[in-house]
Amino acid sequence: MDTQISKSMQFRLSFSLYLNYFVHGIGLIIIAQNMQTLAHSWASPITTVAMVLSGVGLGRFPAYFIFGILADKFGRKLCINIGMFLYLVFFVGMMFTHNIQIAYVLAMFAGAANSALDSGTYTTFADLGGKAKASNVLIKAGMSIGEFVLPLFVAFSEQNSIWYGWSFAIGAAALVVNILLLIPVKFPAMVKTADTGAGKRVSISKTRKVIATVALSLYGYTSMGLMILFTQWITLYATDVLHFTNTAAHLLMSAYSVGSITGVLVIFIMLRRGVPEGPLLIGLTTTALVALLAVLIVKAPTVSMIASFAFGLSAAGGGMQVGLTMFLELYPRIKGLITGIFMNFGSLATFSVPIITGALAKVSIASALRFDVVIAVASLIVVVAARLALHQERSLDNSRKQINGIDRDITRLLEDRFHAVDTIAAIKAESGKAVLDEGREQQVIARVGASVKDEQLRGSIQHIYGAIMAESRAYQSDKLGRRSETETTPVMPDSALKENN
Ligand SMILES: O=C(O)C(=O)C[C@]1(C(=O)O)C=C[C@@H](O)C=C1
Repeated sequence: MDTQISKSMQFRLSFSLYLNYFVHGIGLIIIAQNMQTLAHSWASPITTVAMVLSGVGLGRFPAYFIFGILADKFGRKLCINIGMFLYLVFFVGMMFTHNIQIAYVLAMFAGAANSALDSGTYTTFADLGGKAKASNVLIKAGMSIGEFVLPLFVAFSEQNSIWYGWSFAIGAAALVVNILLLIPVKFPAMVKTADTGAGKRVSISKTRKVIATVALSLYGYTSMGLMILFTQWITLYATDVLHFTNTAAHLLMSAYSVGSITGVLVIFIMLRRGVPEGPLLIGLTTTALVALLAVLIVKAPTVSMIASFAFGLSAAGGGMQVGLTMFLELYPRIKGLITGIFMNFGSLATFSVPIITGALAKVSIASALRFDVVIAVASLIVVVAARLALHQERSLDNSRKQINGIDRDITRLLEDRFHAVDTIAAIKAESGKAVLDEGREQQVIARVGASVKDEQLRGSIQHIYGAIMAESRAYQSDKLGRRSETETTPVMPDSALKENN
């Protein structure tokens, strides 16, 4: 893949992009991890501090639209720089502010930073032409490492009476380093080719498509809500309800993030082994629900640790990304818009969950965490609905329906191809050139061969191209009234076939 930047530059770029997500992992949980200290510093009750978290959702929401456009117009690097700068303001501001209104605005900055980083990063990886699954996994791993390290640091700080501001300073310092690292790094050229809808093809009825669309949009909310509610309340639940020591309480959060890193690997391997996405999401959501119930019902330290790990694995291992992939397969031609819609359902969760749970926490911390059971059940309902809507029985009829859809697309593309040949025919008529250009045909066959991913299919597809170009010649000759000039048998250069096999 020609990305116009060297391998070492690609490495430096990827490193910085993942480092940003390490910082983002810290940013995601830092307010919740310091909730009690911040309540003291801001002279506000914990339930009000929890509400500040809703600012993150509020900041994310409009920002996805703005940064999506900016990333395409002015480049990915600008968005990433803005994202890092906004996060820096958040971390530094939070270290020093004693005012809850300012804290709310800073939380909005963090939300906007999240959108800016996402808009610049996912697009950069797409431009690099790397394997989307691999880069998504590493982005998620970066976040999980941040979510793992921070609670350990906070627990250490609390034990040793170290100022809470230092935990924010870690994020700020990592950002300053990364801003400097990124200055000389070159980004790949933006790839703006139209999406031809590569990927699995889904051909289902309108009603099923509507159900799947609603279900997957809602999953954007439930998958995000399920995760963030747990990260926001588990530490307080552990100290207040389970009567854990502060250190043990922070360790639950670290168990969750180790679970989430493990989950990323597990999901990655499962998808590679061909486990279908629908049943995978149902399995993950059920596990998350069971783990949550274990934390809420059993109330024993070891069980809470194991359950937090299991919850991280199942709720935060990348199920959300799997849901998004299913959604994108349903609408392969409008991937940008679908990503925006899905992410914004996530933003709605980031905004509303802290408000709802903040209110519930006034009754009891346990009821705030219990609300996650409601979200888990809702999540289970939507993934089952999506699976039922998208599932197709293995049958002759269904496969043929799928082929009909593919044939429709191929026909449209073939028509476009023949129309493009019209101009060539006209130019050849003017210049008196022969219709047949063997060199060009060899080139086309070689290029097609190189772009076929499944090796077993390479020869067949190259043969089809031989036939297409033979027809293309016949078509041109008919147009030019030179039919006798043309052989309608394919040139089919075996040499090209050999070159590519
Ligand atoms: O590129 C050309 O010169 C064409 O006429 C188009 C085309 C094709 O269909 O791709 C058809 C006939 C030529 O032998 C080579 C290629």
